[in-house]
Amino acid sequence: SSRRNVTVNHDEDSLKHMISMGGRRQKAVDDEERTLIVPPSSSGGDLPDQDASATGFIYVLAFFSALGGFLFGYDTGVVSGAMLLLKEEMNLSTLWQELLVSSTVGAAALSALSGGFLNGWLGRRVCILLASFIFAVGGVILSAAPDKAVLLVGRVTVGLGIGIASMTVPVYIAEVSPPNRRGQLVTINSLFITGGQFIASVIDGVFSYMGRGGWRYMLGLSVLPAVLQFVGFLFLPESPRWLLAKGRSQEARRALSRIRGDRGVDEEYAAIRTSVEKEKKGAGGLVISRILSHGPTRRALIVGCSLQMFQQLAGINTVMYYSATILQMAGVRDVKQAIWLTAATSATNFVFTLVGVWLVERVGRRKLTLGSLMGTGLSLTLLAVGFLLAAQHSPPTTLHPVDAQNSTCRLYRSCEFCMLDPDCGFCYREDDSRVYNSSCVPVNQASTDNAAWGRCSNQTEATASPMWAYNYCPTSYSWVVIMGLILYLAFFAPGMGTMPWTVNSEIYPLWARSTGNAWSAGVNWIFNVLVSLTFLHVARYLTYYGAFFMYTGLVAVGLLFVQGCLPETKGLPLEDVENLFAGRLCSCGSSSATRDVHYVRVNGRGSHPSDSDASDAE
Ligand SMILES: O[C@H]1[C@H](O)[C@@H](O)[C@H](O)[C@@H](O)[C@H]1O
Repeated sequence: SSRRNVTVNHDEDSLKHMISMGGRRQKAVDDEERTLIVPPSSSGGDLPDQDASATGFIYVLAFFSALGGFLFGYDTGVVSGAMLLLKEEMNLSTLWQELLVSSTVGAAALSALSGGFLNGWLGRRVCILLASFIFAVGGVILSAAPDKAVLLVGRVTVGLGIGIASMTVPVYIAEVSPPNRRGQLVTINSLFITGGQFIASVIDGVFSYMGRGGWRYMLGLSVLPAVLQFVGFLFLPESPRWLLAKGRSQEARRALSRIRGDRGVDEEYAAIRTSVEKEKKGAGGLVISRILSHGPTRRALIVGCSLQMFQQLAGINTVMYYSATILQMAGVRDVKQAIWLTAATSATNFVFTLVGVWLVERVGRRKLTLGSLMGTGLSLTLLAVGFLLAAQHSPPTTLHPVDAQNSTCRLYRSCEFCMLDPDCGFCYREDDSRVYNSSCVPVNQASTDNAAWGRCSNQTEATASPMWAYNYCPTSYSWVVIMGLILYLAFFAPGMGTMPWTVNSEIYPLWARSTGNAWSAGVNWIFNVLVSLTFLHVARYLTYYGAFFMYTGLVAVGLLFVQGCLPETKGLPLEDVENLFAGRLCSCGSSSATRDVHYVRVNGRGSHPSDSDASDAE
């Protein structure tokens, strides 16, 4: 308790000085001063007390902003269930199905990239209003769509909303948050993303019983949170940092007082103002070229974009989009059951994101990311081993029916090879989990639920008819795969699922912030498309276990990168974060001084955040 109550008469300068000192000397100082430094907690592991109304308001801000994350999650998640109904009703080819899924992600990539410019020009608040408006329009188009072309227009529209929201929301939350809560508040946005994916899977489950037209509700319900966010943001303030950068100082001051409640804001306001003025002098030219020609921001951008790239390369969206296939492999045959188990998968993702929100201010960004990557790598290995065992014990084909079309299917000797060919499926009978009378036959091009001809061409619920497996094989190693899947989500969600967004919101100076976030979010979406679109092809060439071993390898590279290059940003005012990138790229693994700086209480209060940077994209 003595530690808790010490009031240190440090001013901000001595804090900055401490932060910027490097090497062993700093370590010695750190050790000596550790008793004087108050950890970011007022009682054990809790966060410091603050003016209650200000704390309440900041959560209201975070909630309405994070609705953008919810819509991001909802619209990327809902489509898989909607597709099951749509493909029947609109007779969609595989190409159209892929188009309807990927067009959203592709549009998100483009709009995230242009979001940087919009953010600098219009401000964070207007961009969030714009995103929610686009979401609402997209939802209306989707729910009323008379044909697949209009559906495509709707999917592209919501993609445009997702892109802007995905880069603006973390920036806005980071800019309005006090430094000691910033990580947690930004991570709430990630919680809303996985929450949106979870709710989407539940809605998919519920409306799948409705049959015809159910997809209209699935896709259209996103209008509700979009309208809620739009109306909410009409009453919420703009980011004071952006206002100051635009020279609207009166408004900036008013916004800051509103956000901080009764607390005096003079010090914080002055600090932002000074830094804005300082930065204005060096302004001019395209922001991205300024970022690239300025060492610290260039290094921050490399770290930010790489984190987003590794997030996607770890394969999260193959797991999210193909979990139904993975679960089928594990023996789940019934479509309804598969839908509900998919909901269980996204629930796991959601629950473990909550763990991330809880941990981020306690263990810090760096440790959380490192731990998450290690666990993710191990669970991917387990998944791969599960698929490997399944492949090695894959049932052979015992029947080789004469094929009038002379397809390659009948040449495959086991289910494993048959399944990896997208033109073929496995038709078999089973008793006591023993597979017999099995054959590999062409799939019906109009619906993968049936074979093109023969015993499996007319699948009914009747138990007498043989079983049809497309994209998977019957196996008794499903439990290994399911365990791998659950562990994967449990490790991925709290760190790799959240930290790339959180870290990006805080590593750039103000003038580079919206552009930096636009580029890193763009990288995220581009790799999302790449990984999810190539999964089935990769699986075909490398097999399933090969694909998962490949993701393991990519995670290992990511681990080395994070170990060497990701500095700790926990508790630092936004202006001090830039100092972390002053040194060589990837030297942070060795300089512990900059990683472990705790938040110092100034005169018994939390010290004030400030920002050393200025005007945004002009
Ligand atoms: O942070 C999110 C989250 O992990 C989601 O589950 C995933 O689908 C997204 O691609 C990712 O950006």
